[in-house]
Amino acid sequence: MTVQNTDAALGEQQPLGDQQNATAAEKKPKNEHRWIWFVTGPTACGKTTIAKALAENLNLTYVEGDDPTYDFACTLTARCRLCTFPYPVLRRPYHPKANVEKMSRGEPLTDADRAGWLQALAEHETAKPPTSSSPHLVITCSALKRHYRDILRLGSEHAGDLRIRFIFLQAPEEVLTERAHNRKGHFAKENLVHSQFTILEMPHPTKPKEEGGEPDVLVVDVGKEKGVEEVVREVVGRVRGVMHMGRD
Ligand SMILES: Nc1ncnc2c1ncn2[C@@H]1O[C@H](COP(=O)(O)OP(=O)(O)O)[C@@H](O)[C@H]1O
Ligand SMILES: O=C(O)[C@H](O)[C@@H](O)[C@H](O)[C@H](O)COP(=O)(O)O
Repeated sequence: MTVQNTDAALGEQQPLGDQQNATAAEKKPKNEHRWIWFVTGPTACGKTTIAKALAENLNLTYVEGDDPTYDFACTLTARCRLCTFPYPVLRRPYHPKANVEKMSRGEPLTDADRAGWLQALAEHETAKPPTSSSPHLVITCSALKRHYRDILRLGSEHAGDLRIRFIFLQAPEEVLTERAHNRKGHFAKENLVHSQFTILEMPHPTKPKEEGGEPDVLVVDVGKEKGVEEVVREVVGRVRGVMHMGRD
């Protein structure tokens, strides 16, 4: 399958969990869809850099998935069980302070540490950003394991107009160790990189689903020979293509 064909399939597929029977929401005109792009991969792969550029280029709303102070205008009608603030404005810590402190010490998070963070991200997929911002989101989130990505896919089961897609930024461990080493002023240092590769479950978009394939993931090479500008150009082009195909 060529890159173009893979991306075509990415744009046209039904949301996961709802592929057999299209609901009324599924039959809505495609231009009513909201898109959520998760920019994923191990620490220092370029999630923040690429997600910000993608948001800027395509006028999407940028959300830092690790940001413990992100404000979100929530349009859900029921109180979210994880929220401590009343609607309509939520101040939600995605990664609790304890997680950030742990990672700052170079200690890998456990599944249990990540559970609340992933759940919060999944629940907030259905919250619309303020009307002054684009309803389409770009969210950074490492999403290292298949199970984590599956949690993030759940949002589309609760809001049929959502199209949730992933961009996985792929580079060898030694490249990311070097980028983490050179990065200044970030809590995640190079001593976190190896543990992230140890648990990483690489998505395989071209494998059939019954063999564990994840066709809603766009894999982008961000290795040594690919500079930021080149990666941004590729990501913007492919995302624009998928959103356009999904809107026809
Ligand atoms: N394609 C790239 N080539 C070279 N350096 C990059 C590239 N993408 C990101 N960087 C740099 O690598 C570091 C990590 O990027 P960052 O966006 O903070 O990653 P993440 O959010 O995944 O941890 C930053 O210093 C950034 O400027
Ligand atoms: O699941 C995790 O272990 C974290 O989410 C981790 O993957 C993330 O990478 C850190 O929060 C560092 O932040 P950056 O990814 O922005 O470096």
